[in-house]
Amino acid sequence: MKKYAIIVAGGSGSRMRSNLPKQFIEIGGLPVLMHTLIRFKEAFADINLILVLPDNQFDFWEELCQKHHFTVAHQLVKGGNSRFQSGKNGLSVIETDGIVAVHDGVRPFVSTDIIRESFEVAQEKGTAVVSVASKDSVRVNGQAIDRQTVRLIQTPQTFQVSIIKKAFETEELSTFTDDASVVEFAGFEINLIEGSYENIKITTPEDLEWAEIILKRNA
Ligand SMILES: Nc1ccn([C@@H]2O[C@H](COP(=O)(O)OP(=O)(O)OP(=O)(O)O)[C@@H](O)[C@H]2O)c(=O)n1
Ligand SMILES: C[C@](O)(CO)[C@H](O)COP(=O)(O)O
Repeated sequence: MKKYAIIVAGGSGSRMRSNLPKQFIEIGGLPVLMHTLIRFKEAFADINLILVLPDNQFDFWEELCQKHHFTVAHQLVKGGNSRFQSGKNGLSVIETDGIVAVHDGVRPFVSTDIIRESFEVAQEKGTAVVSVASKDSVRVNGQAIDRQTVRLIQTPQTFQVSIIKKAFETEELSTFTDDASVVEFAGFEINLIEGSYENIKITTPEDLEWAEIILKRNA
């Protein structure tokens, strides 16, 4: 089975309000994105890594790789104007069947166990999407709902290549907030697997402080 991971890092990171794109900010002395790529390489030595970045960041990324002696092999692909377009660009370079995980470049603390489980479940059932329970009470349009019915969705979101490629033939909809929503729209069942509260998405400035704490805890 061929294994791929599309690491999407083509966004603008507006909520981080940082001049340096958030995927390049160093935590524990290494850019966020390198931590993420390393996790996937540790999960599977033979994985094919596809890194989606805005093309005007390619040169800077190469400089960072040299500076940090970063030698994890990966293919660079140009980002799009939305997460959907970035994912689609990443998929376009995959030419064989197999299993592909799509993962936010800014979720550097995904565990190798979760990555491996997502590949196993996707191989068996076609799809595997990482999620956690809500620790908070939840209201929808002001109405309290049973939080046992709520799952907070993370990445990786892992699929048989043929399934996700078929799903991405659709036009983009504003309801597509992740790859699972695209695949579900195409009629495929989404299998949720257990994620981790450590698998944070670095989105706003305080997430960088959490990131340093998580790194120290895991050291
Ligand atoms: N056009 C886009 C938009 C988002 N992403 C990626 O999707 C992941 C999750 O998105 P998010 O954290 O929201 O990143 P941004 O869209 O960059 O952030 P913001 O919404 O704050 O601008 C990130 O790794 C981001 O780089 C992408 O590859 N291409
Ligand atoms: C894909 C995702 O991380 C799952 O929780 C999330 O939907 C990304 O959303 P964002 O608005 O692009 O951060």
